[in-house]
Amino acid sequence: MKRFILAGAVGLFTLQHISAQNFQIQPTPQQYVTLQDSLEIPLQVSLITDKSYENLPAVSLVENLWKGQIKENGFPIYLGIQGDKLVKKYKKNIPNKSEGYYLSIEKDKIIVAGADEQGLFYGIQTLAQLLTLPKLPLVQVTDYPDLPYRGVVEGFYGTPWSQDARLRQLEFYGKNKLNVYLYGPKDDPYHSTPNWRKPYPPQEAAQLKALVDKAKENEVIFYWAIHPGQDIRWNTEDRDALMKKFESMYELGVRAFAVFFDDISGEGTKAEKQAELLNYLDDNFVKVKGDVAPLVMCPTEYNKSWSDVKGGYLTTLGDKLNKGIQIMWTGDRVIACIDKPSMEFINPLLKRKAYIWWNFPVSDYVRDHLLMGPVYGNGLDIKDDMAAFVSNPMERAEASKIALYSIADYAWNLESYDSDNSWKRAIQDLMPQHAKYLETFAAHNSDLGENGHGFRRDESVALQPALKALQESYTKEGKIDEKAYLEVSDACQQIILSADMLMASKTNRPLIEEIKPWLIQFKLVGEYGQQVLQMIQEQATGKTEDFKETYAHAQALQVQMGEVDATYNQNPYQPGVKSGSKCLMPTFNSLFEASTIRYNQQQGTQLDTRAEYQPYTLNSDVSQLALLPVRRKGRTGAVSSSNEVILWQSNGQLTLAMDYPRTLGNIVLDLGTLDIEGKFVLEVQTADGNWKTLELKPANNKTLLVAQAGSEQVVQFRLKNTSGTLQKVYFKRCSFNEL
Ligand SMILES: CC1=[NH+][C@H]2[C@@H](O1)O[C@H](CO)[C@@H](O)[C@@H]2O
Repeated sequence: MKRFILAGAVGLFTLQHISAQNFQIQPTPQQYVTLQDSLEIPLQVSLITDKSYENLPAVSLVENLWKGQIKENGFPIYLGIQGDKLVKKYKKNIPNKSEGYYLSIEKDKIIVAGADEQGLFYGIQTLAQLLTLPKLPLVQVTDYPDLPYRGVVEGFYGTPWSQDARLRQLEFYGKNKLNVYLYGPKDDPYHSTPNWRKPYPPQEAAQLKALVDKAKENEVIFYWAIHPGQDIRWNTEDRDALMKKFESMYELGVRAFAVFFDDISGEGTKAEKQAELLNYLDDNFVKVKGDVAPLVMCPTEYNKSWSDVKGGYLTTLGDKLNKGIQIMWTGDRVIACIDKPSMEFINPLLKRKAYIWWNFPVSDYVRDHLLMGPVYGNGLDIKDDMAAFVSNPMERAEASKIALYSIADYAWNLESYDSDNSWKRAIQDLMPQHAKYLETFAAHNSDLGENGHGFRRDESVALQPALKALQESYTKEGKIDEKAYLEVSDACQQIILSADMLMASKTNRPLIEEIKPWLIQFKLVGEYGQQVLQMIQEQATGKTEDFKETYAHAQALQVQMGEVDATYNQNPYQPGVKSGSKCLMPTFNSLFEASTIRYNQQQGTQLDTRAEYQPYTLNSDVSQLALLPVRRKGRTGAVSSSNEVILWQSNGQLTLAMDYPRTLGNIVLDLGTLDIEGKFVLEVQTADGNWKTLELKPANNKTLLVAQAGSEQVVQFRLKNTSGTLQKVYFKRCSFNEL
């Protein structure tokens, strides 16, 4: 950002001024001139503007800023749009860019002049930010966005955002100069197959209308997207059904439409047909209505790794789609940062600038993680290569705002974007009273963990050197690096404090409710770290008596973390709650194991050195099964399957023991055959010590067998070869779930 400090009356910098000094307009403006002077915030203002503007969002915003204090002889605020006689003398100051504005705060008046009504609105948003300072600085802001479309596509799998969350989002977009919201939650049945043909029921329709109105108030273009591809038939009946649905949305006030063909298979994936349909909609709906924004479409091949250029899908769209239709693109892969080479690949194929759908901070493929870290990795040199930059966020709306704040900053002014500075401001904006605590939480809850897309983020960046030094000095030489030890110890204290303060926060409760499971887990991570630090200290200094209790305390925390992971955020994909998973937990677990190993060597003990808490233990005298790992995912336990033919000797058995009695639901087996009658017996031992046989029933046309474990708590279950002879079977599945 170009920031000019002009010579002028140098006011004495009181304490407030210093905060004014740190103050930054969001998003970072193109040009910001401060005159090193300020004025008391006017208590009463008079609006000098064209009568025709009285219903504009910009004017309502000013009226909101000075509730009831708009008087004839108040401090004059001139509001105008390029071409008005009112702002004629500022003609040359107003940037000739859509959504641009010129804001001048002077001793005797304020001028807000927009290149258009959106620009006027944004000028007032900037004024609103300056009004949060103790005094109004005398400034001249000349500003406009680098990208014409900036915003959010609610396009994720998972629980769609609530109405309240969406209303808060639209307000947030107005404040942060984001001008697009595409409504396309995959799990909204009226957006996607099969009910895309049906109008919304009255209640949902009313809610959508309220969103359209809220969007207008915030100068946000509300796109309603349809996702028909999975079952669309390329005939006039479905084409007319789609037109009818658009018509019903138009009646609700929607004036911008999108058609998503992502994540589908079959007939709907044909480029020629997709282009034909989109052009028909463009010619017979958009152009006919005359007040509808250009169509946006998401292609089936929406990223480079999935595209087959020779197959011609993308070039067909590029050649055939009407020029005004926007085509979305997620980059080189489904989840990828956007850079110059990415744009140089796609734009020529589409014969237009791609409309970027950035899949961050969406987490529907890593649902047990929160992505609260800085937004980084996108090119700062591609403002002329993109038609738009919209973010697909997490299903946790408030938590997504950290990333969305920075995406607004990036998309408005790419060259001046500073990811770390923006991240800190985003956190300050989201929780002014607890910014320090939220920053601690966000810093350690930013990576995704292992995932199918291979997309990773930095985590615990500031603490990494100390964690590394501590781990290396202790695991290699059994020594404590005192400086690193103190730093990590302080960090653990900060983690516990931050988690407690955030959970008890009286502000931004919607955010706290969304992230509470992760706050509970985060606190446990901090406490576990404290115990592990104590373990290495005690082991290194030979305090053997204390070690045992500290070890037990650390294990108790592992059990609790396991319970949190098995209790909250249960879903069929990535259930559970991971926190500090990239650096904190791996380091603490490795120190736990290393100190226990050293302690066992010193004391000749056999303490269990496993750090990953595991409530299920497998035992078997069938050699090919004995070492199979048992995994716990949420409330499901599963023995890893084997690809071999298992030589299961007569009376051989496999048992799965619980750490304490637990109520199980189904036990599911797949031995590669349904013919187990008189060969294998499945039994459970209940808490009273009795064994009882369970009936295994075929579950589908393959070789799956299911048994109900019953309502009593189970201590262990076992599968035994009672045939009297060796059995050759497969071991494809042995899983169970806790109720
Ligand atoms: C364009 C596109 N469609 C899919 C895909 O990207 O991956 C996203 C992340 O999993 C998912 O949320 C989205 O619905």
